[in-house]
Amino acid sequence: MIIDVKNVSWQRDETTILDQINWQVSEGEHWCLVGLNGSGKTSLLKIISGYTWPTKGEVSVLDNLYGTVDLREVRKSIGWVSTSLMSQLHEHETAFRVILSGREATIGLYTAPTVEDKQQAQELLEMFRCVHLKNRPYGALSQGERQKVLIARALMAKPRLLILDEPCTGLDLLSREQLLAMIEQIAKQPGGPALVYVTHHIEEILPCFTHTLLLKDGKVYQAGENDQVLTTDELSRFFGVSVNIHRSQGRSWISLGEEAIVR
Ligand SMILES: Nc1ncnc2c1ncn2[C@@H]1O[C@H](COP(=O)(O)OP(=O)(O)OP(=O)(O)O)[C@@H](O)[C@H]1O
Repeated sequence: MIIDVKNVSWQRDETTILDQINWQVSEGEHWCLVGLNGSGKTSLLKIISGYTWPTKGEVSVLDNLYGTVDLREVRKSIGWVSTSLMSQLHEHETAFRVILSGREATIGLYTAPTVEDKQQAQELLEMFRCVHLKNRPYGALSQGERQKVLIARALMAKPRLLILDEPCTGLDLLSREQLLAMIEQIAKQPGGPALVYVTHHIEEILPCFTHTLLLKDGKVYQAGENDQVLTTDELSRFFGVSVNIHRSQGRSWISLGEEAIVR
């Protein structure tokens, strides 16, 4: 089992932020996590990565039951790419060195990379068609290029679980599609990590994602296979507004229902 969250609740200052969450991710599945702002997505991911301890419930990741294992060891198998990570990295470092730093998940490179490390980083650059970015300072990269480099950096540690936290934020249409194509490639790679993809946008849910969890007000609103979850009825109830779902290219495209459009 990749993720096994049982009856997890998290309270802060008498407010229940996560309420009896149950979520199981099995080997071979790739999940999307969808929720409105403040629904508890980041809080749940922090619990899964062992940075926050739940008030109640049981968490097991990659068959490691939290509370019985060294979390630092478990975290080595979990990659997490987020915008907060993006702002922590050193702008003057080259893209190549940023990718190499993923080996030990450090901000900056503190030990000399081995020949194998360099080869792996080069392969990642090639796989994601980013070789031309190799020697550019990270600070000079576009938002889309930075995201690609960050994902390549996370893959350096060969994680078994990779969390992609709203990677398409701030990307134009073409950059978004290029990044999504890269994510699809990771999902299809034999022996690659299980993906958890966080988004506000239904149309970013690629065909390679098998399941979706809808989180609302700290509760699991719905979780299951995409065919069951990404329906007009389910999503209209979830967003609290009438929406239409149109399927094309294996993806679901959402628009507001006629009666919901504010004119
Ligand atoms: N350390 C904390 N102390 C108190 N409240 C917190 C803490 N962390 C998160 N919250 C609150 O919990 C709620 C859920 O926050 P969280 O960041 O998990 O939501 P989110 O779904 O990731 O939102 P977004 O999509 O905006 O990133 C918010 O109301 C937030 O203010």
